[in-house]
Amino acid sequence: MFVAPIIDKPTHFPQNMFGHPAMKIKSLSREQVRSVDQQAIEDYGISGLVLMENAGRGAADVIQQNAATGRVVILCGKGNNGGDGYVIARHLDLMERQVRVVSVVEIESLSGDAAANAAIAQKAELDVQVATSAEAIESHLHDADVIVDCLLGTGATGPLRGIYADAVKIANRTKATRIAIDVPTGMDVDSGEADPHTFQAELTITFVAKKIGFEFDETQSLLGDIEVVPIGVPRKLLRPWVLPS
Ligand SMILES: NC(=O)C1=CN([C@@H]2O[C@H](COP(=O)(O)OP(=O)(O)OC[C@H]3O[C@@H](n4cnc5c(N)ncnc54)[C@H](O)[C@@H]3O)[C@@H](O)[C@H]2O)[C@@H](O)CC1
Ligand SMILES: [K+]
Repeated sequence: MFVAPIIDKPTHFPQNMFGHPAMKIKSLSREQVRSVDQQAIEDYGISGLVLMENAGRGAADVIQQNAATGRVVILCGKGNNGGDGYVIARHLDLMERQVRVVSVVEIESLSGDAAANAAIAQKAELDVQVATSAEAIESHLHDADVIVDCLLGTGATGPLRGIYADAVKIANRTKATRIAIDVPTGMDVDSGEADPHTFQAELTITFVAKKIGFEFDETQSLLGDIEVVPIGVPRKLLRPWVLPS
C-alpha cells in the first residue's frame, strides 16, 4: 500500500492556503496599496493581468472554502475591482459552481485589464448579464445563494453614485451570503467611513494587505471575517511594511 510521505512543512511560518509563508504585513492606506500595485507593474514588470489573475484565483479559492455550495452571483462595476469579478467567475466555473456575473455598467464602458477579463468571460460563454436598472439587478439576484461584491474597490471616491447604491441596497436586502472583494463597496479604505448603503459582508477578501480603514470598530460589522490574499507582489516591494513574525 502506498503511504504518502509526511512533508515536513516549515513550522516556523504561519502557512496560508497557498502553502507559502504568510508574511504579516501592516495595514496599508489606499495610496500605499495602489502604489504597490503600480510599482509591481511599472518597476517589476508584472502585468496587471497577472496581478488580477492572482487576485481572482485566490479569491475564488477563499469563496469555495467559505461558501462551498449554491449559486454565486458576482456584481461587477466598471473598474479593476469589477475585473476581479470576471476572473473569480472563470475560476468558480472551473470548480463547477453555478456562477452568474451581473455588470451594472455596459461592458463596452470597461477598459484595460477589466475589459480583457470581461471579454474572456464572454468568449468562455460564462453567464454574463448587464443590468443597469434596479429592477434588472433585482431580477438577477433573487436566486443567489452567495453574492460577491466586485462593484468598487480602492478606486472608489465619495458617496455611492446611482446604480452602485441601488445594487448594494438590493444585495443587502437578500438572504444570500455576502462576500466583499478588496473592500465592501461604500466603505472608505482609509477612514473606514461607510456610506449609508455600504455592502454588508460576512466575509471580506482583501488583496496584498488589510486596509487601514478596516481597523475601526464601526467597520467590523460591515467587513465580517477578513482574509488577505497575496497577488504575487514581490516581498522586496512589501519589505517596508512586513511585521516581525
Ligand atoms: N493591477 C491592479 O492595480 C490590481 C487591482 N486590483 C483590483 O482593482 C481595484 C482597483 O481598481 P480601480 O482603480 O479600477 O478602481 P475600482 O475598480 O474601485 O473602480 C473605480 C471606478 O468606479 C467609479 N467610481 C469611483 N467612485 C465611485 C462612486 N462613489 N460611485 C460610483 N462609481 C464610482 C470610477 O469611474 C472609477 O473608475 C482594487 O480594489 C482591486 O480589487 C486587483 O485586481 C489587483 C491588481
Ligand atoms: K468591492
